[in-house]
Amino acid sequence: MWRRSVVRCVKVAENVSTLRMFGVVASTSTVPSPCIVRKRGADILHDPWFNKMLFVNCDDLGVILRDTGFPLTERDRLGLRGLLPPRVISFEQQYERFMDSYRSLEKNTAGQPDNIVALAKWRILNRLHDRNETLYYKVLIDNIKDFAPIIYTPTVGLVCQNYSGLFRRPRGMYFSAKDKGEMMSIIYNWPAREVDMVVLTDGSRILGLGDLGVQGIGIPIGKLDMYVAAAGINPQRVLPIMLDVGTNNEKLLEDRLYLGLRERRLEGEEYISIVDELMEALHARWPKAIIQFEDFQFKWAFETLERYRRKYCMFNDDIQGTAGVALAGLLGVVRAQGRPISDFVHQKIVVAGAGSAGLGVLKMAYQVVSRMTGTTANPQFYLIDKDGLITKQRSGVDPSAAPFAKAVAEVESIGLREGSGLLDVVKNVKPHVLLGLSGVGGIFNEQVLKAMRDSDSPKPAIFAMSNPTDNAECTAADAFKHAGEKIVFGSGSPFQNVDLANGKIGHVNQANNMYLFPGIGLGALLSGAHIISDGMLQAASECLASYMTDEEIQKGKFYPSISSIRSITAEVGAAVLRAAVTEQVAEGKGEVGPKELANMSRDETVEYVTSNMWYPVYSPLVHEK
Ligand SMILES: NC(=O)C1=CN([C@@H]2O[C@H](COP(=O)(O)OP(=O)(O)OC[C@H]3O[C@@H](n4cnc5c(N)ncnc54)[C@H](O)[C@@H]3O)[C@@H](O)[C@H]2O)C=CC1
Ligand SMILES: CC(=O)C(=O)O
Ligand SMILES: [Mg+2]
Repeated sequence: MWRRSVVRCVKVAENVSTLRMFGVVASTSTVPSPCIVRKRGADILHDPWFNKMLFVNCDDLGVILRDTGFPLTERDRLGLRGLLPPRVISFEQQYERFMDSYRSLEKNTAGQPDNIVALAKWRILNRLHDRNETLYYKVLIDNIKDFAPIIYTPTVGLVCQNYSGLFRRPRGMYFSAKDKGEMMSIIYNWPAREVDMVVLTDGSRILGLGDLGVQGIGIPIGKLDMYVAAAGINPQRVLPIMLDVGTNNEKLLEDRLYLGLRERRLEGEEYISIVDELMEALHARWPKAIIQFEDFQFKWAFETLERYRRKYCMFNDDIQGTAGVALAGLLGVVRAQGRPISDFVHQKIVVAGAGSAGLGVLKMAYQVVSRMTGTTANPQFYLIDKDGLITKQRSGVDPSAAPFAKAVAEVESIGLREGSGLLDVVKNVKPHVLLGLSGVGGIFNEQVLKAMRDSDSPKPAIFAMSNPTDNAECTAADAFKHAGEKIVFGSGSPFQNVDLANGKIGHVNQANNMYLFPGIGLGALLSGAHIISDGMLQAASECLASYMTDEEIQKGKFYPSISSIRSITAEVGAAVLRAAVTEQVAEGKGEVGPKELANMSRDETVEYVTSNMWYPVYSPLVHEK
């Protein structure tokens, strides 16, 4: 029965693995499942989902590679005979040929400015992405440590900034203020019947780069690439969306080449009614899809989260994903100090940045302290924004920041006041943790870092989490140089480990929400949850926090290497799924209902999640009308 309902290869693979788990399919076949296509002939060659040609036209290298991976029998089946040169090479050979060309590019561009090299690397990968998705994802997954900095932060920021110039072909869907009233029909223009994951942005706060309008589409694309690489979401079932409601970026408004609406952003009711309409359209066509809000400016981030989180299966990555990753790091810091986790309640934490990300972190940290103490907590959290330390004396504090505004008497008792600057706060508080989510590069300057030497912690923690690299609050090298070798360090974008010149290495953690959002999305998807609850998010964070061994923690390693992102994502996905079951929001997916999910042990859940991850192989293509 299930075979006849198959639409695409994913579905086959998914059903096989699911049914196998429950004993419906007996044997484990090594033959890739067939992939049903509704196209024939040249149309297949032009479709990156099914194309098996390697075509690398690399201007930066001056070479053109062309190879075809369509076997002869398949050429017969699909009407490809005569449309291709005769030689057939394997997927593995194509992979090697691409990697050779990539390595040549690296060699040929050595010594050129970093931005030029980064964009050249992005272009060669992007061309492969546009032509042959299977090979692209094989290359990405197998080299995620090297390629994440290109398809994700920091290079994705550069790509967004230069998007109008780099634009060759659209990817994802674009909705604009002009589409009001028509989104319900426009959504049906998307060619895939099934969508599992949507990442949506309005481009208003792209990394720490501000309002980039329509150019922000690079972020949902990069995030979804991470979904495929880390969570094994099938690339045919992901959908990046740009909601273009204008831009307030003066440079873009004046730029004749800008591809978005050259008008100011919609505000108030006009804005929210457009987001409402898009959410309704998405839910109508794909009621089970998970929707991730990404890089929305502060004034809409919390509001949209509150508006939709009980109605749709959605989350805000900057608020909730970041919070979970940061919290896992903060708990790691306590372990690194050799203290029990319960000591978290005594940690002094200074957060620079009172926006979506900073407040998300404090909110989650506050919940943990409250749970640990069993009371309404008054933790030692100090919040700083562009106007300095936030106290109850501040007028016009945003409601989401208000719970973290310090009592004036409390800060005066340690020589601080409303609006005290970062340096004074660090000097007087002597925090265990200094955490930056301000988007402002370099604010953890030499003086601030030197002040961290007087921290009350034996292992002061510095997290410069803003992206991309130039917006990090400090570099890794400066942190170890000025704050000393005892520190533990994390950054949002990758830095090299630091050679401390005494045989020791200063370890750099990449404190980035990429360690959680793929698992949150995958766990929610497989659970069939109708919402993403606090319990599911908390489970994700706890899973990440407990992933590292004590030995690793002692070495200052709080997050796994990105090379093992698939295994951590499987664990996180399973933790999220189990929490959804416990909280009775799981409705199951496909043949696996909530009862079956509830009967799985922890290990079986991890196995179930892992077996549902897509991995790129050339499936035999079978034509069906
Ligand atoms: N590593 C990660 O996983 C993540 C990193 N981020 C990064 O965090 C940064 C901020 O993101 P959002 O909170 O969404 O932005 P936001 O715009 O909502 O908030 C920025 C906050 O920083 C404050 N600020 C500005 N200048 C400051 C200064 N000199 N000192 C202290 N605070 C200052 C602002 O007043 C505001 O409260 C971005 O660079 C983003 O890339 C965001 C999400 C995840
Ligand atoms: C990592 C991320 O989501 C950000 O910088 O906005
Ligand atoms: Mg973000």
